[in-house]
Amino acid sequence: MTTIIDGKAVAKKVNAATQTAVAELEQQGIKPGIAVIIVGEDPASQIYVRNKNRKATKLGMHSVVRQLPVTTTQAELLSIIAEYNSDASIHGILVQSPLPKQINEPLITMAIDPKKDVDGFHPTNMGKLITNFPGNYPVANTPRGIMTLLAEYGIDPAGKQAVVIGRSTIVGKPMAALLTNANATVTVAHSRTKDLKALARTADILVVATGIAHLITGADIKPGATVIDVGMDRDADGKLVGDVDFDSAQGVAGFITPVPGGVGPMTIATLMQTTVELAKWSDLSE
Ligand SMILES: NC(=O)C1=CN([C@@H]2O[C@H](COP(=O)(O)OP(=O)(O)OC[C@H]3O[C@@H](n4cnc5c(N)ncnc54)[C@H](OP(=O)(O)O)[C@@H]3O)[C@@H](O)[C@H]2O)C=CC1
Ligand SMILES: Nc1nc(=O)c2c([nH]1)NC[C@@H]1CN(c3ccc(C(=O)N[C@@H](CCC(=O)O)C(=O)O)cc3)C=[N+]21
Ligand SMILES: [Mg+2]
Repeated sequence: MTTIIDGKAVAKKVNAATQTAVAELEQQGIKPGIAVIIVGEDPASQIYVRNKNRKATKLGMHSVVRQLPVTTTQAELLSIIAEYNSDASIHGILVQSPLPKQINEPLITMAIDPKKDVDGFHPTNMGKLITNFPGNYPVANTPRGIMTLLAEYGIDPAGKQAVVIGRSTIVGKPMAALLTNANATVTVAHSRTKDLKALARTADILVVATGIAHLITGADIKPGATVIDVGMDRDADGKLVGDVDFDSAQGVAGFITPVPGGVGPMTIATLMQTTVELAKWSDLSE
């Protein structure tokens, strides 16, 4: 029997807690604020940004969307980041990926104040994650949301074999760090990995984040394994599908996240959670 992990339901729970936290902060005169900067007109990005803005507003936060033309220069983007870095009404800054070619993405990531780095991509915050540093700092929302899903379904990574397919800054690397910190034995796979499918079959927890539709099928899954599908891909008919072939995986996996309705809603909910935390932490003296 395969349990379908209901990301929408867990996201609802997380959002309810966020709403409460926003109300508490209001008592202290703080309204959590997020600024999302989007360069160009990538259609998928437009959808995500709209979803984030809607959710933030609904939860009672201050939300700013800054749409910039695809021709924006590195210097212009840096000056807009500097503006939000010194804007006390903004606690979280997110620069939507992908960025046009003239923009140096790592340098943009570095320019965001680590205390306002709502994606958790700044090397300071990534470094803290890797070293399992104590204290408060933002962690990449997609992998963090996945850890929330695992906890909600009583899946403890400790002692388990985890395989993460994908090594991006946004998903694969922070996912591997979180699972390692949670005492899983983690293998990270990527496009140069040999015999990927045999490796996938060793996983008790399999996280797939490649952007390749239906890369993993039921035959590549250990019976009873937990399968987390991060992919947001289009099939031949333009339908939204994941990196895992859901139909063949069902009946083999113990737990599986659907696309849509799995990891995606958790990413947004966790982003809102992180924004509120940044607002809270900004008020703590250190
Ligand atoms: N649901 C959500 O909230 C989110 C969904 N996504 C989705 O997740 C997917 C991955 O996103 P992201 O991490 O940003 O993507 P990237 O393109 O940055 O990274 C993809 C990774 O997959 C690896 N890869 C590519 N092809 C293969 C292959 N054939 N076999 C094994 N590994 C392969 C790449 O290897 P190499 O490093 O060697 O190139 C790379 O490490 C996309 O579909 C994206 O849309 C992303 C973020 C959030
Ligand atoms: N700096 C930055 N941070 C990000 O976190 C970031 C980014 N750039 N660039 C793009 C990816 C992708 N991403 C998603 C967000 C929401 C859904 C989402 O809401 N998905 C829903 C609905 C999908 C739909 O219906 O289209 C679902 O899976 O059910 C998916 C993917 C965040 N990303
Ligand atoms: Mg999903």
